[in-house]
Amino acid sequence: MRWRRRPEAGAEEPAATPGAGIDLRDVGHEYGDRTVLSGVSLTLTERRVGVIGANGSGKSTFARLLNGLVVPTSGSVLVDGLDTRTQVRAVRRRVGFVFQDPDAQIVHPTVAEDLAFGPQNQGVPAEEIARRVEEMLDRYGLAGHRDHPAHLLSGGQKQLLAIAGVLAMRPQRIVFDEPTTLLDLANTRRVARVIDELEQDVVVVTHHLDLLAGFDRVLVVEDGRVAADGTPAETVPWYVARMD
Ligand SMILES: Nc1ncnc2c1ncn2[C@@H]1O[C@H](COP(=O)(O)OP(=O)(O)OP(=O)(O)O)[C@@H](O)[C@H]1O
Repeated sequence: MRWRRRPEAGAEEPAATPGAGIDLRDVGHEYGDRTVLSGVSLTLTERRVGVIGANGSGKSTFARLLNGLVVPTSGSVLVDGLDTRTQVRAVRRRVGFVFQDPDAQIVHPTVAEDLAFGPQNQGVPAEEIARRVEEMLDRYGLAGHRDHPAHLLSGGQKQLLAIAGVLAMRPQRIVFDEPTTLLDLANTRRVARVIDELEQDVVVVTHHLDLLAGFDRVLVVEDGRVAADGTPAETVPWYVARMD
């Protein structure tokens, strides 16, 4: 399958402000008549941001707002000055997204084809795509599986493939939505290490609180609001105490 490029509202690639971060301005979101986020105003500039909170508190919705997968019903989200409502294509080039379930992300039959898919969509030249695919296969121990059906990989390998597929598009930031929830302990640790070693800025939504050691900032989402915002040392014990 090939995607045809659709011109965005506003047409030309808009001018960004590199380094401005992700700016949420009085953001609210509703599904039908149900409010799942409201009054969220904050700017993310840190290298590593964690997002925690109870089931149904609005974390996934928050994560999806950051690269335009979800558009806010009120307020706005700007990524390096680019509005996710009107400049989604440019936003997605900057912010990659890794889903909880890698099967939601793997679209091509073989591992190598899947890795090539994102950069192909971006119009990256074939030689450069081949180089990136090799790099990702090597880096994530998938070289032996290059021509294997992606759906036959183990759960841990699939999650690595999903991460590698996003990295092949060279985003500056990556949002992870519960990337270890479906993994066993060994693969959870492996994916945690992979996230830890990334040079990109990351936002990680997780119920695995130990993933957040060493993070710069952790947000606690509660009933659609950011109820706490600080270092892991400040917010994680606060959250754990709230759960007691
Ligand atoms: N597409 C949708 N349509 C309608 N309601 C939705 C949709 N997506 C999420 N919701 C509802 O919005 C609320 C917040 O969901 P969200 O997935 O953002 O929470 P979460 O904190 O990520 O939860 P979890 O930890 O269980 O993944 C939930 O009540 C959920 O049922």
